[in-house]
Amino acid sequence: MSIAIVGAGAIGGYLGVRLAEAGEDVTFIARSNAAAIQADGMRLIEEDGTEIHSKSVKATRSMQEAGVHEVVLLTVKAHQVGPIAGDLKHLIGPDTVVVTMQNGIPWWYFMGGHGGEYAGTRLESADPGGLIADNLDPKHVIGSVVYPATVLSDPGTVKVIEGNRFGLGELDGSKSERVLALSQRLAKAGFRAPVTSDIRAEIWLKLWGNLSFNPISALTHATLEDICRFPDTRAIAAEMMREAEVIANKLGVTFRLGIDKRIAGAEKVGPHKTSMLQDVEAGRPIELEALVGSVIELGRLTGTPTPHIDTVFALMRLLAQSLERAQGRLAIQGA
Ligand SMILES: NC(=O)C1=CN([C@@H]2O[C@H](COP(=O)(O)OP(=O)(O)OC[C@H]3O[C@@H](n4cnc5c(N)ncnc54)[C@H](OP(=O)(O)O)[C@@H]3O)[C@@H](O)[C@H]2O)C=CC1
Ligand SMILES: CC(C)(CO)C(=O)C(=O)O
Repeated sequence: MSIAIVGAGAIGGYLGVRLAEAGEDVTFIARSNAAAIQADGMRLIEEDGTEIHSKSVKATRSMQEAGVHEVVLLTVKAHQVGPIAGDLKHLIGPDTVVVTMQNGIPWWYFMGGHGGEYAGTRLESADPGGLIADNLDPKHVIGSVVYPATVLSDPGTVKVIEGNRFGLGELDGSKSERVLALSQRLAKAGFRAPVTSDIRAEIWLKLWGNLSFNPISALTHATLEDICRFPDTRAIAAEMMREAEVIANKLGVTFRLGIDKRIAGAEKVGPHKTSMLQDVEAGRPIELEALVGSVIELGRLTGTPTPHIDTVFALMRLLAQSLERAQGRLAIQGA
């Protein structure tokens, strides 16, 4: 199967190395990592320390050069999708499947057979200016939820902290041939890739954690386990989750776990810095709009107050602005 991975970072690298070693034809669309991968492939350090060095992966900076693929795994950060949306057409043929692998509320949330009063609604926080929806037809899209924690430790090297589950689901909930085939390919590469008939519910469950732990960690520089064990931050996270649950319920989504179990799950990940804290520490732009702003936008849409989420969002916007000033660039959309 020909697989293009757009974004050779922490998640893209994890997927790419394992898929290539399982016999798939993998090409990375890379940027800062391109030279390292072209020179010496990609390395993966597994949870148990085992190193896999894949020399068969290819890398290019140009989607045009890469051409049409059977599967496109979109593994850039949420705010990095819009700027590349216009170029994605080079990778996509009539039967190409595009898997969106970003944390947060996806740009297609109300598309692809959502139905109801919000059908077709575009979320400005997830797709500013509509760039993505204008360039990528949701009929190509399979949704996914990324559960593992990984880091890009050096150019061309990814380290797995924990986990191997990538939930998959068609936007209309069907168990199509294409989603089942993709799940099998991922399973052959050693991932758990269950197919769900309600990908939006799965996204909310993951988002509960990212919405709360990611900004709290970015503000406090605390790890997941510390946030969960310190009673005051645990309480703030729980309040944020409660507000999000009301919104999700109004959109017809129910959670298969309670808040306490969700927090316990995050605590088990241990002394891990969330990706948002890692971005703050590295001075990179943060995924604030997709992870937090989108929930506030859905709160406004459904008439749901979100006082705790609003407060944390305001603090994060100020933090992002300070980072931006320090580096002389715009760190978040709309800041
Ligand atoms: N890492 C994790 O543990 C988890 C991540 N996620 C989610 O997965 C998604 C991906 O995250 P992650 O892998 O950590 O992010 P990374 O920043 O590690 O990887 C993103 C990669 O995309 C590349 N990229 C960005 N724009 C372009 C472009 N225009 N052309 C080519 N390459 C580009 C970046 O390159 P460059 O270096 O040049 O910027 C970078 O290598 C996010 O939505 C994140 O929230 C979800 C669960 C856990
Ligand atoms: C912490 C983790 C791995 C799970 O909540 C995550 O999704 C992130 O760091 O963004």
